[in-house]
Amino acid sequence: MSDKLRLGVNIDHVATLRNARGGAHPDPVAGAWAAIQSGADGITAHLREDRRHMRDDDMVRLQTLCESEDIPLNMEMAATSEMLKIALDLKPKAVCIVPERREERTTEGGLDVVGQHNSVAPIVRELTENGSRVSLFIEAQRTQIDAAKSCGAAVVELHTGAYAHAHEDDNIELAAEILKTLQDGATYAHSLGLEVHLGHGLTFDNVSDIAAIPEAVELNIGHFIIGEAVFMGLEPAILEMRRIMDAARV
Ligand SMILES: CC(=O)[C@@H](O)[C@H](O)COP(=O)(O)O
Ligand SMILES: NCC(=O)COP(=O)(O)O
Repeated sequence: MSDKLRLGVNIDHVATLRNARGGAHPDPVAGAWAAIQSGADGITAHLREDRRHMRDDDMVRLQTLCESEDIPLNMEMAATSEMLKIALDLKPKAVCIVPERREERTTEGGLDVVGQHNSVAPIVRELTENGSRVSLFIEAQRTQIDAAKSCGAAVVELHTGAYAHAHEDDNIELAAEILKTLQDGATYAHSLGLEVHLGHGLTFDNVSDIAAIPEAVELNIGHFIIGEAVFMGLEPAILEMRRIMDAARV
């Protein structure tokens, strides 16, 4: 089991709150700073094509902050030429390529690397040559994991959304079934030399079994932490997530 399981805090939804009024508060970069002071091992931010939350100038300020704090910025982006140019200019430590549909409320599934291999592989190559560590956000399926490897990605982030939904619906049997798929996917990806991350929909209640996956190196968690921060504060929310993750690894 890898020693320390990294927590990447996704600060997208600080920007959602800011954009609700069209002003500058709360500033997602200030949120990232607070998350870093609270022990976040990395900051994740999704620059969506529709800029519903994070905006271009946020990403520039975020990269400056992360560089000054020596904390990796993990930029999530769709596999488009627009986002590729932004990421090449920004030079974040990490980039995670995710699927995106304008009409979706949130990320609904993993990137179809098998079907989009010819468009994804050149983007992976350019970003890697530019110095970013590239991750592909995929379902825990061997075909997608193989395709990610063949694209030259260093990391796969396994989509935990279906697991989270099953948990939310108290469908314990289905949650256990999906967890097994995630566990098997993590083991397979690791056997191919891929670094294994997991994320989407993780909460205090459902994170333990994901954190206990031995090959997991990083969890990216955002919406729940920011939501909890409304009630208990950002630092306590991050510290509690950290505590649960660490307790699952003993
Ligand atoms: C890729 C992923 O699972 C999350 O980063 C998610 O995309 C956060 O952004 P949204 O909440 O806008 O989907
Ligand atoms: N890639 C997952 C992520 O960054 C955060 O997802 P969520 O916790 O906001 O669902």
